[in-house]
Amino acid sequence: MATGRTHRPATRSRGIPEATVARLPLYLRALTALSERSVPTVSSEELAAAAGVNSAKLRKDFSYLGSYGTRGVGYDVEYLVYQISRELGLTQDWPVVIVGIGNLGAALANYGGFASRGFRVAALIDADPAMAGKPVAGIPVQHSDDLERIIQDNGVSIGVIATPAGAAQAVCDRLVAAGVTSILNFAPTVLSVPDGVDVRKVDLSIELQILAFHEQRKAGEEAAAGGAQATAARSESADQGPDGDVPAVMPA
Ligand SMILES: NC(=O)c1ccc[n+]([C@@H]2O[C@H](COP(=O)([O-])OP(=O)(O)OC[C@H]3O[C@@H](n4cnc5c(N)ncnc54)[C@H](O)[C@@H]3O)[C@@H](O)[C@H]2O)c1
Repeated sequence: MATGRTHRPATRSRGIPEATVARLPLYLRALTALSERSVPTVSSEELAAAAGVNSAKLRKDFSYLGSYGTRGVGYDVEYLVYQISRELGLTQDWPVVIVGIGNLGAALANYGGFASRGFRVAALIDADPAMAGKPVAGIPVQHSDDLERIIQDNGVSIGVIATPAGAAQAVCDRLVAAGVTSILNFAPTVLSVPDGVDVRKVDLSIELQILAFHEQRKAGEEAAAGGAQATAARSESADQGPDGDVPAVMPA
């Protein structure tokens, strides 16, 4: 779902291309589902289909991890889950803060998928004094005046911004100054960050706009195909005379 780019070179220091890193979570999600069903091994084709990736690309990606699978057997599911988790840094616990506990921030706080993937929501922060102390997903909301202390007390390096767009840059600056080096931004604005800080942007409306583009193109193609069929039918009926009963598409 993340649509932004990280401020990183195309290849990470350990030689894994950024495009491969971006696909690792897709493999991990598919592998986790297989693991939950106690499936012991999986072929590259099956896993590629489950992850929505081309199988040659998958094999290339796994070669960067030093994982080649066994011919005729495939990949060991549990081992691959471990390898990818380790590569993504998910074998350690990542405390995360969410800033802006409105509709979206509260939904994110309530999302169980973070904890199951190694991300612990350490604190919820909002600027509204009326929210201070109120629990959301069992965690009391803290006032943004205390943002720096909260980041430091919890050793937080990942911050999630779910404030209105107008507040996001100032929140981002404070998070970075307090020591946060990775930001997941849901606010519809481009954030400026210093070197060494990664920003990923999530924007569902951009995803919908891309789908709208494809829908429009499909509709255009259907209309063009319909027009071509109508033209073909017209020319066939002209060939057959006024009461021609031959179907427009002849069997081969
Ligand atoms: N990325 C997406 O796909 C997506 C989807 C929905 C909403 N959004 C965006 O997420 C943001 C939040 O949306 P929402 O519907 O939850 O809004 P909301 O108005 O319900 O919540 C915003 C919260 O941010 C708090 N806030 C404002 N300024 C702050 C500051 N300086 N520090 C800390 N907290 C602050 C407010 O008190 C409020 O509780 C908006 O920018 C919205 O456009 C993005």
